[in-house]
Amino acid sequence: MAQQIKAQAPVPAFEYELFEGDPDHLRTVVATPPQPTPWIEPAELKLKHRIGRGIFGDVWLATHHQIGVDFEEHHEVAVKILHPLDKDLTQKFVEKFEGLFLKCREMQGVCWLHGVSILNGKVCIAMKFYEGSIAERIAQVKRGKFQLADALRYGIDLAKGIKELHAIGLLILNLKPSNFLLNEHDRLILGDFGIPYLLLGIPLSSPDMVLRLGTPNYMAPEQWEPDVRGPISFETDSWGFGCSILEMLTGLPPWFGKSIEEMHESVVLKEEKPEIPSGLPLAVEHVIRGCFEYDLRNRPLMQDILHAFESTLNAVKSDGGWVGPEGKVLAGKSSGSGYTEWYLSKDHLLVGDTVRSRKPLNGHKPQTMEVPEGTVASLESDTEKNGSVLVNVTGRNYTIRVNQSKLERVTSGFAAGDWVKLKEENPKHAAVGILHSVQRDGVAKVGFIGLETLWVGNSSELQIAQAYYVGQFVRVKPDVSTPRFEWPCKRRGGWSTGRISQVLPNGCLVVGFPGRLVIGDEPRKSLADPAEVGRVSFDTCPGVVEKYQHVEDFHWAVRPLAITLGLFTGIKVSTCVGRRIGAKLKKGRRSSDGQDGQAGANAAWLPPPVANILFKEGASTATVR
Ligand SMILES: Nc1ncnc2c1ncn2[C@@H]1O[C@H](COP(=O)(O)OP(=O)(O)OP(=O)(O)O)[C@@H](O)[C@H]1O
Repeated sequence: MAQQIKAQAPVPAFEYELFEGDPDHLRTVVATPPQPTPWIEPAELKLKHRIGRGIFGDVWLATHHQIGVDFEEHHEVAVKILHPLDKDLTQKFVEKFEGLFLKCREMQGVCWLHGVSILNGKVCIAMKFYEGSIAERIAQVKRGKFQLADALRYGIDLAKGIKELHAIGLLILNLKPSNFLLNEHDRLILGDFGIPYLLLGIPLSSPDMVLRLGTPNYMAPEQWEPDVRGPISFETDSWGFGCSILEMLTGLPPWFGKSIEEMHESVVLKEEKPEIPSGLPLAVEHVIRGCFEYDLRNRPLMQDILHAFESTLNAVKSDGGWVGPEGKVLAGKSSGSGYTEWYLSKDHLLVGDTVRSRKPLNGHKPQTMEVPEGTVASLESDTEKNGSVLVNVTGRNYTIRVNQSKLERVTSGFAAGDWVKLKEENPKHAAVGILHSVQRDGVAKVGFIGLETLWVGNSSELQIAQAYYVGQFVRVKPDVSTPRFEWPCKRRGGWSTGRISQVLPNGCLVVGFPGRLVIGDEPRKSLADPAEVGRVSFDTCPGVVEKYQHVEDFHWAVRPLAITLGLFTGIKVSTCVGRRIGAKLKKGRRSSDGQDGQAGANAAWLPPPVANILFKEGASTATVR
């Protein structure tokens, strides 16, 4: 490729060179090609016609014309013209782009960038023009479905391209077949190098870019509101990858025919997953299923996907069918702990690591831990994947063999999954979050409400915070007058108590209210900032009334049941009392009729209907008996 030759080796001045490929695009033989700089003078770009329109702007066919002292170049390019940004922000975006330009040029699986310019105040990104895209190919093939071998082949190219961008810390966030271009060798090239990610933190005025974090059909749950349900991370692209492969295999995008609101409801609120076609090779099905885990920490990374696709491609028959894998059933979530093998494979133990028994994901620490604390003494040979390790248990004079998946690494007192807070609070995000990783050198990543991406810092800036688990009851703290998220009130005033049904990867709590009878469109669940709520438990309720009120929180039916029971008991008691009084009065009347005359005197002050009832009651009781 012409541009690659230019980037690789500096060409001596005045030495002419023939560029291979792209003969139509290069009209003039050049000498001393310029040093690659990202900035393109606006006059060097000549727009021809629009070739597409996307969420982030339009794509135009254009020519890039460069003239220097001793060289001249013409290239046919595709120019992505972004929707207008404020002037300062335009500059900010261009600077971000310039920082990435050379790194992207070294990538094999990412579209070749010509540079960036500003035309009529709009950011223009010029890139090599490619003849086709996967979206167009899907539209051309029979029934819109790729052969499995083709889907795997393109999937491998795609995973490699994504991996390259992830390696420099970029997320793509907009993976979809129209952004997968095809080069002259029928290889998939990523046409979007993370424009939504570059736009993060830039306030957007255009309503067209409100959904700036992706295209709804392909968006992961955390992508819809990353500062609330986030953070977005590398695994966010695994979801988009899974969606794109499904489209290659079925010919239809996920959630085809649904409105944006319906997709939001399916993906975010109901936690539904796109349908996976049956009959796929086990390893591929397994890894795609993993891409649709709701908690991003449970999803595979690109290298896991690549491994599954590459190993399967070898087994696929040339006619598009497939052979094997031989009967191995792959594990899903490990029993009851909530972790997938993808989560567990993100960290491997080394000899000398401090470890302790792993707690269930978002669950209570077990009462008794096999390894409260220990040191890894040695690794079994297959530790790479779910092997065992020998652990010297601290304070006890013995070594035990434990499966690696049952242990978590503790570094400077922290383990992934711990609840943490910053020693110095930052008003830009919630005070409490969840630790996603802590490296041996102390680099820590934390998900906080209010941040769209992971907080990255040193573990020395953190301290352990109170943990919250699924199943606990919580209520807004008395000193919080306006919680971050809407929270229902009791009918008699005061905050309702709810039960945690889910803990999101940034520590945001999803809380249900089993004690409230929800009628109609009222939301059934609320979100909560963990720093703003306190736990409510039967043991800590101070008095009998509070304890009873807490029982009411367990189910909305408790209250009507208690009222019914109370009424029933009341009626029963008053009936009993009535009978006794009736019997006494009757006795008294009898005596007044000739015996002692006391009851008749008592009955005289009762209003006539009551007296009648009492007497009737007494009479009937006497009859039944
Ligand atoms: N470098 C390129 N060479 C050839 N065609 C391109 C190039 N880049 C984009 N296109 C095509 O231009 C069209 C519009 O692309 P664009 O990326 O703007 O839209 P989109 O993918 O539908 O949405 P989004 O803005 O979300 O990426 C698509 O059909 C795409 O395949």
